[in-house]
Amino acid sequence: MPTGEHVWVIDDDRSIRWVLERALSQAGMDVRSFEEGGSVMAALEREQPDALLTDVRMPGIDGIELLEQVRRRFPDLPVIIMTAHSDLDSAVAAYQGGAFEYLPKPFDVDEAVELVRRAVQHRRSEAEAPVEPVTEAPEIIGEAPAMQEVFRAIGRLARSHITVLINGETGTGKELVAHALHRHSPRAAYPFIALNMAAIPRDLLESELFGHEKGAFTGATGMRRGRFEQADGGTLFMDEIGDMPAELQTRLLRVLADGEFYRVGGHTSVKVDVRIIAATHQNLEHLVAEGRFREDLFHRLNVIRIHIPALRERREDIPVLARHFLDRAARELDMEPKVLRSEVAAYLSGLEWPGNVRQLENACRWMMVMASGREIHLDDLPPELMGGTETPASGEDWLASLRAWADRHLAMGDQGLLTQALPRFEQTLIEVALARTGGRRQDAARLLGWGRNTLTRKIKELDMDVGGEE
Ligand SMILES: Nc1ncnc2c1ncn2[C@@H]1O[C@H](COP(=O)(O)OP(=O)(O)OP(=O)(O)O)[C@@H](O)[C@H]1O
Repeated sequence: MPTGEHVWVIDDDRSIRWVLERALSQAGMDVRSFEEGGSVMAALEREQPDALLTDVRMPGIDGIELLEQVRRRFPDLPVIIMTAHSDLDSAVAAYQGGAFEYLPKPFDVDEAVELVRRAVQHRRSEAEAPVEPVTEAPEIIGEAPAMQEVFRAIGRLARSHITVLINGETGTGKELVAHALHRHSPRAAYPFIALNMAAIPRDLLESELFGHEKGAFTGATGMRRGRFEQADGGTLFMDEIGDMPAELQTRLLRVLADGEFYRVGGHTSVKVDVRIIAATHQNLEHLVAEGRFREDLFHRLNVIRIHIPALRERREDIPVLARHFLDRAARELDMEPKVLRSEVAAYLSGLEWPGNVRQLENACRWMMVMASGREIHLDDLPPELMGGTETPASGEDWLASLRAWADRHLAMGDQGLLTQALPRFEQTLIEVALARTGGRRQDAARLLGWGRNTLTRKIKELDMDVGGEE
């Protein structure tokens, strides 16, 4: 019984057309085939199917070109691209906008039918569903060209089920990007489950991922579903994949190949449909070369790679991000918004940010709470940022002493450490700067990175007894 779903298949390979025609018709769909892309656009002007399934490599107009034309003329028509993994990178790179689904070759016919069905359903539910407000999702901020690349990749990969590997230092926003990929995928209505391989003790990781049966080990008092099952239909984000123990890598590889697994201590296999997005701050190629990461697993995960640049490689984003985090902190804390003075924005833009965006986010929260005025001055910065562009190594000694000092006072039951520490911190720097300039405040202010008035105000506030000119 036809279900009214019209699907067009475009492939120059007769046997593929035949296989697909048969499988899709058997699934109740109405199929029309084309040998080449050239006649498809003209045919589309007369009628539109519910989905297009096209090969990439074809004589004349190829699949990506066809995709581009269809997107421009019929933006809502789902297009499924069939290609081998090895060709996908270049195909995706050649494609500059919108989104498509992807069917890896060689494919299983049931998988093909299922994908077509989902594409059609997705289109129908989109047409019926009210437009969702876009504001609820956490925003990804980025004006730097390197971030625009990342956004383009998210756009290109939207609607696809493809495995993605995200590379980037800690705190660069890997999870945020993974979430965006999920939200823009056909899986958006299903769960997004995140799991950090480095944060879970090795011996618990297996049951965390795959669950366990009752009695599988001491303490397993009931059956528990693992993250794979929780993510069924949706996306599993595996952070710090480079830290996955070798035996689990082997297991993961099998699960990815078979789409099924056994819970720890279980005898019945569990079938899941999960999209994997993996992330790491490490260089997986190096880990492979050193024999610490399975090469076959690496290739399985490394289908599409997104690199998120470190914050210091996109300094133009620092003031924009800081503004965003300050506004957010103000809303969360129900406080009046605060703004960075321009010299503070410039100073922040020059720092190294080893903790990347997360470090900046924390610094903004700190400044929101600690700055007394509406404007944030240089002396409102958290102490760990006061070291300027110093490398951590040269700043380590005094930070270690500071840490020991804080620890000692906390052990003695002291509270409000910052009210004790901040004035002493500032006083020390002021004294050193004044000593170096022979008491000249104008010069000392410059050395400290303050305006002269700020220095004078500070000297008064701290009730410092300094000689030299006013
Ligand atoms: N471009 C961005 N715009 C807005 N917020 C961001 C951006 N990048 C990161 N963040 C915020 O910074 C914090 C860290 O981001 P996230 O957890 O995604 O980083 P990560 O790379 O996954 O870190 P880790 O590797 O340490 O797990 C989060 O609170 C996130 O919302």
